[in-house]
Amino acid sequence: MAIIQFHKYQGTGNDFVMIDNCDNAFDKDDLDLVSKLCDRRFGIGADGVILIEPAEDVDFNMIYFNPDGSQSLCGNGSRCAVMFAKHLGLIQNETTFRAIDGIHEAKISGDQVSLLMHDVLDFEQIGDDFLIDTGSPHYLKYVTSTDDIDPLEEGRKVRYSERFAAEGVNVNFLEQINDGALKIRTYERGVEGETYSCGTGCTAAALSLGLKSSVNEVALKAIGGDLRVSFTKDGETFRNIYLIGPAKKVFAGEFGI
Ligand SMILES: N[C@H](CCC[C@H](N)C(=O)O)C(=O)O
Repeated sequence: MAIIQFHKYQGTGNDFVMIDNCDNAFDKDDLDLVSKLCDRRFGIGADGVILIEPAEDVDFNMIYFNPDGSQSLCGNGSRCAVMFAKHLGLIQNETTFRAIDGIHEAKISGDQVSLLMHDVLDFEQIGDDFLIDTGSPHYLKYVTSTDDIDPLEEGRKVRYSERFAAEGVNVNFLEQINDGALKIRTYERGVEGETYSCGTGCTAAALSLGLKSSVNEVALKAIGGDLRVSFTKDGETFRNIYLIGPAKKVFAGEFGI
């Protein structure tokens, strides 16, 4: 039996199996293994698997897998990857690393990780809803109360609609609390269920509020905890977008395959 050494991290309840793959021992084509690691009954249990790999031109590369094996940018996962890279001794409190959408900078302060997201240059308005790609595609719908909706049922309607069935989309339900704060619940593509928070979703939600008002910093209240997003709005372009929140180690272990 082969043994996989892993760490479990979570960022506001969005949780990940983290693997130091610097020896390239993990078979990236074994998507059944990815699903098994994420399985909350027969595996470790997580919203995704993250591999940390060496890089020539940055501190490290991170590869994110959804439980279904698909890959995308994961905001909370990136923040956890930065904290894990520090644990591995690859970085101190500042880093430049590569994710699926390119190179990112990040900074650690205590248990908080501030992640610089890529500029967002376009968006789509669909009725009162928004479609914004922050490294992963997000559909955003403002509702009266996020407590009164069923993100699974309502999220599936959008995610499996004719327009999004093939590529998928993450679906976020937003309740405005005040000028600079939103409650958010997210149905995540690739998890095909609600997660306790979604970093790229919180980022998209904050930008949608920036389109509706003059705020440039938004507090996001997710089930799993609070995140902050700050940005500079230049016309309808967003730059200097930071996703800020906690990233914590839960435990380390071994998984036999
Ligand atoms: N499931 C998402 C990627 C992970 C997003 C979320 N966990 C985050 O923190 O950004 C997708 O396939 O687009």
